[in-house]
Amino acid sequence: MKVKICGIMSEEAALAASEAGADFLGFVFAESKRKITPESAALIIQRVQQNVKSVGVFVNESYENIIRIAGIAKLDYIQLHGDESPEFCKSLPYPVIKAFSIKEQDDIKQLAKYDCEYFLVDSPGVKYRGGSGIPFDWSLLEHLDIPREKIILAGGLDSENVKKAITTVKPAIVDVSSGVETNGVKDLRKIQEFLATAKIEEREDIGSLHIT
Ligand SMILES: O=C(O)c1ccccc1N[C@@H]1O[C@H](COP(=O)(O)O)[C@@H](O)[C@H]1O
Repeated sequence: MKVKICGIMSEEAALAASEAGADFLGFVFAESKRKITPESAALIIQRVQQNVKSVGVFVNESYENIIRIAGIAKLDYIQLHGDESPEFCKSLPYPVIKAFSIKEQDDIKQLAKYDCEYFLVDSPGVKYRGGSGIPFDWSLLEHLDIPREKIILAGGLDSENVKKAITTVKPAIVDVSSGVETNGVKDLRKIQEFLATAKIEEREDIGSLHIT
């Protein structure tokens, strides 16, 4: 199981996540309490191992700003968490993670209109477009007709519910922000705990445990 730790704002949290096995680190460049400048993100990204991919989170940002910020921070992936069109997603010269808010069955119909690297399914935002810390009803994804290798599950995950989330949804990647924070700040112990739990996956076929 691959893991994305989102809303990174410090080198300490980035290093703790990468040392504990995170595959992706997310940096929010949209309206959020976790907003970071491209310059600060660049300093953090150059300190983490190169095999950890950096993801920039944007909400309805202009093409020019995305390209400018991605260049400064040296982003590997662009996560679009707003109302971006399929054409806009295709136009970016980066692998795109398109986020979708899932509140009812019909919302999953949107995904088929997009051609992107990953589809991120999340709860509807509360104050901001994401990062609410609230899970959505995973059963709404039951009839989702997208290969599971392309699905990122987000929204209110933590070390208590991530195992159930993985078993129920079978995503390629799990994504967490609020669930590894204490009082709004990334908590290194929670990051380690989340990664340890998400990366132990029960193999139903042989009934044993293995690390992915
Ligand atoms: O994290 C934010 O503040 C944020 C703001 C605007 C758009 C997206 C944002 N975060 C994304 O939301 C998911 C879910 O977060 P949580 O685990 O429920 O707190 C997070 O992984 C980010 O990709």
